[in-house]
Amino acid sequence: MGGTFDPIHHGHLVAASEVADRFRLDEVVFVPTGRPWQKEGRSVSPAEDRYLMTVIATASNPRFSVSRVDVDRAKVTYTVDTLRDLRATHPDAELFFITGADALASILSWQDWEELFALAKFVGVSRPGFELDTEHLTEHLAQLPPNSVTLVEIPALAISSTECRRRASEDRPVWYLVPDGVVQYISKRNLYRPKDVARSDGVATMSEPAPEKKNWERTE
Ligand SMILES: Nc1ncnc2c1ncn2[C@@H]1O[C@H](COP(=O)(O)OP(=O)(O)OP(=O)(O)O)[C@@H](O)[C@H]1O
Ligand SMILES: O=C(O)c1ccc[n+]([C@@H]2O[C@H](COP(=O)([O-])O)[C@@H](O)[C@H]2O)c1
Repeated sequence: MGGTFDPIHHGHLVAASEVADRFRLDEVVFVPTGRPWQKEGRSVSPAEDRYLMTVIATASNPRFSVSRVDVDRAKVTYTVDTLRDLRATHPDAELFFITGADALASILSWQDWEELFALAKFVGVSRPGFELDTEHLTEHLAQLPPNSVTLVEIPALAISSTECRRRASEDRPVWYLVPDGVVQYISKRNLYRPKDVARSDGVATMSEPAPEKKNWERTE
């Protein structure tokens, strides 16, 4: 499953778990993007933070693992490269690429998209606001090779990384939207906060104010 995972949340984890169950997968490999080119206009957290949050979120599931292939590649992240690298490390595996219906709806804009379907089967999961039976998605998928994509209805979790970042930036809770360890990592690394906002738990994040000048101090 590829994603920017900024941060990883329970919508991602439920999608992976449901698809693993439906297709009897031995393993789900989470692949955080290195440089997600379609998100380049906005600020994305360092790849290492997104990678570590993904490791924390998946650690308790023996069938989940995390790959560094995209994080370690210097150039922008294209799924065609992700799949070629995973094919090289898993030569005998049947590969499935798990993605949300929203991402699937723009797959024709992906780099070398015609080559993707020889490398993996694609699984598109439902997501609140991006249902599977829309005319737009049906028309879009009709342009892909037959049987290259399977659509899967999953329990609807209206969670997005955007909303998690917004909450964290406003000092509102992200508990239960993301795994506990990810809440703690966000707090520890002070992710998503405007630089000059103080935390309600009393930990200072403001830059120190300039020391007050006493009128007996001379500057020259
Ligand atoms: N709540 C969800 N339910 C199902 N699929 C999801 C959900 N959230 C994300 N996905 C899918 O997971 C993949 C990775 O998503 P991504 O890391 O971009 O998260 P996001 O929540 O969409 O992020 P952002 O809000 O920053 O755009 C995408 O294919 C996306 O469609
Ligand atoms: O290959 C591409 O050109 C491409 C363009 C946009 C998104 N993707 C992949 O789609 C997955 C979800 O991406 P995102 O940006 O929604 O987090 C992730 O694995 C990306 O690398 C891939």
